[in-house]
Amino acid sequence: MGNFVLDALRTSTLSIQTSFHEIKVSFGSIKSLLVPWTRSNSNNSSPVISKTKLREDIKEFDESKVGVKGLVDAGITSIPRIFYQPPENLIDSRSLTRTLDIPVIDLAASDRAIVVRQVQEASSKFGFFQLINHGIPLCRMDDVILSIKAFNELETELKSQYYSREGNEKRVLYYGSSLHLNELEGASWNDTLLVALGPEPAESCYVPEVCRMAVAEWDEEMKKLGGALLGLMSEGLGLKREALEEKLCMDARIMAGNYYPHCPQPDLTLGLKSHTDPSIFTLLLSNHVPGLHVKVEGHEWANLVAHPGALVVNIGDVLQIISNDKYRSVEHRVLANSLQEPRISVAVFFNPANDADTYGPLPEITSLDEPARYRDFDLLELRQQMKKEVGVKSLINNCRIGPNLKWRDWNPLRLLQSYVGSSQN
Ligand SMILES: O=C(O)CCC(=O)C(=O)O
Ligand SMILES: [Fe+2]
Repeated sequence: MGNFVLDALRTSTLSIQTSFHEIKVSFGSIKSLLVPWTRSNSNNSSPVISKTKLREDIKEFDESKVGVKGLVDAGITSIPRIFYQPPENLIDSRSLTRTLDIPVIDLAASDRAIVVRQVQEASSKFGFFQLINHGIPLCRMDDVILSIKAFNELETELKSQYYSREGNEKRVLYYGSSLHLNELEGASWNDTLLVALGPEPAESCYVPEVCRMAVAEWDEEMKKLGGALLGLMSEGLGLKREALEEKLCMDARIMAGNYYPHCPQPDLTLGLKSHTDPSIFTLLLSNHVPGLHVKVEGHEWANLVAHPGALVVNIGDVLQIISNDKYRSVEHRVLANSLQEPRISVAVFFNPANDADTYGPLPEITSLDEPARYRDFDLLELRQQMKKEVGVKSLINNCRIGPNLKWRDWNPLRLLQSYVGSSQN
């Protein structure tokens, strides 16, 4: 075993026993991991560290299965270099004081036409909005947050039995540290538990017992609310209520339980790197610890603070494509948590599930005047995209019709459908 985890942990001896292996950690100097690199001097120099060493450190951290929570528990006061973000990813202090007011949509409002219009406006202008009076009892929300907290705060040896960045043999579950861990340009300061909720839900024995019940109950709520929301989004595009549901079949839901423990050097890293969700849309619940940062109007970052009890909705890349840019997926990230209390969030990603189908701008909303801006993609391509590291608008950029699109990517059927659609209007 190399020295990275050994180096990162400083003061006493930690012995972590798992059913897989034993990690004995005794402590050496962390000096070699630390470089004088703060926000104030981050513009001119980044630490010099070889890619090979970074790879070794990433591997060693991964194999230790302790997650960032394990590093914090061991009392580190400096973050290991694998978490250093390149200067362009670091937080500009002005953005810390900027707050974004996203639309608040009351789902109990009696006039459906007004709610449809609000959803349509919010989805096209902001890509983010929050739902109140959504019908989910507060105790359910508390339960799922507390259960994700309880899982992450299990004894390391118990929790690390679930550690798998590949998913288990049924590929239904992932628990690991930082989705970006394999990237060389800076891992994120969080641990994540991913659970497949559909179409074939994770076999319950694979879901940690401490959160099994709460996750199953949360999924029941998500199915109802997600279906209702998709109906509103459908009508917002001028389609019948069921149109998006019929096309997309939202059975392929995935839940991410994100845990952002205290970070001793929040200026140097991020809780979650900037990305757009490659989903249809995402329903996000979080505890009261702030951290969600959203890119406003494509350039400035601002804090998104949700109302207590509200659920945040964000449009994903799939819906931006399907709606031919009428709805927008917006870049977001999470700041590294400077507070002692952990930030906890539960994101449910609604993904398309019709295996045999292809997806692209809906013919009903394209025409000769508004031709399809994207080529079609299928679920294989979407899954490959999701398996890659999380990126900003990756699917959107891959599918956008532009100078780089090769002729074989054009779908003549779609062009024909656009034409027929427009001549019928
Ligand atoms: O933790 C959050 O607030 C955001 C999480 C997120 O963006 C994600 O899981 O895709
Ligand atoms: Fe996200």
